[in-house]
Amino acid sequence: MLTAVDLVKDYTVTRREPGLTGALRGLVRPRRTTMRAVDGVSIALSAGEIVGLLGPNGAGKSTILKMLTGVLDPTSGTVSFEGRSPRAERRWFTRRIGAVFGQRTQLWWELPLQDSLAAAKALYRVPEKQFAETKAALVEELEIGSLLDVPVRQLSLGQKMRAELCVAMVHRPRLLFLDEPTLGLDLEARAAFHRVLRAASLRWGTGVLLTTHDVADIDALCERIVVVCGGRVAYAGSIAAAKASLARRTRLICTVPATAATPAPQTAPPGVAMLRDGSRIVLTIDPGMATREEALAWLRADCEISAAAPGDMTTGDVLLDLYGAARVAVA
Ligand SMILES: Nc1ncnc2c1ncn2[C@@H]1O[C@H](COP(=O)(O)OP(=O)(O)OP(=O)(O)O)[C@@H](O)[C@H]1O
Repeated sequence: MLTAVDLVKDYTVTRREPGLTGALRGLVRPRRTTMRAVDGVSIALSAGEIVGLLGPNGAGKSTILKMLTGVLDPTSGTVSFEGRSPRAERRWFTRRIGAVFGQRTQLWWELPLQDSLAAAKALYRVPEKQFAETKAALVEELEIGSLLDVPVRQLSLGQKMRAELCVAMVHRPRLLFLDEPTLGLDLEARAAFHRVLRAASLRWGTGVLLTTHDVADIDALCERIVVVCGGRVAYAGSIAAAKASLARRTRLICTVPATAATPAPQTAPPGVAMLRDGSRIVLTIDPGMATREEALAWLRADCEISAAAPGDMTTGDVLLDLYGAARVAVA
């Protein structure tokens, strides 16, 4: 349905010479350089598929989403939807997609939410009956019935996000692009949002591409993930396949005082990888190269450990592993 091939995006950035102060700073012109944010990314999305576009901060996810939606022109590469070019047929494409991007809003700030929904109906030319049915279902599922007459500027962050989702979906888009859509949602709203997305993919065949840093979203929604790092695809496939590929490794979850220094990863014994998340250090051990005892002894030499236990691979662990491996490859 949606295919992007070899997308590249270069940004022009201006940088001042470091160390210049006072009058000198005003005299020396900043240098213009090019930085490659996205470097040859190809992605395909089928009808009804929910795909997670994942990666660490600055990996290039938002830039990719912007190119797919036509907000940004790629430096090179092509995007096609149902065999047509979204750029060349912008109006046709726009009517078929929905998008929620953190920094952009489709909501009319001063007006009640009701009016933003009416505007979306007119913009997307949604037939009256279909609009009434879809709106009723979304409003009920997202629990925003009591907010319809409230001016958007008076809504809380989570309420606004629910409203954004409702407006982005009221025309039953063929494609939905979501950039961190669950930011600020409470647990109930998040569960409702997951239900709404799954229903859209099943009933309308909506293909969904979403970026998120939330593991709960990935576990609940994503049949497939595309991990980007340094602007390149580091992994594309299912979480289950990624877990299986790491299954031969074992994990030790160690608890350390939050204030303890982290040992330098480069000094770990061969076959041992370390990732730290606050007071939790996860050691991933390749049994062909090292034992748990060796890994633990290495960590103990530098760090006070209050507990160590074998750990199952969670989706978060798999992602940390993929990000870590991709960072090494990019460096
Ligand atoms: N308008 C811009 N001009 C220059 N550089 C930019 C611009 N937008 C993004 N970048 C740079 O491009 C790279 C990718 O940014 P992008 O926002 O796509 O990452 P991301 O994966 O969405 O990150 P995050 O998870 O933090 O939202 C970063 O290094 C960022 O600094």
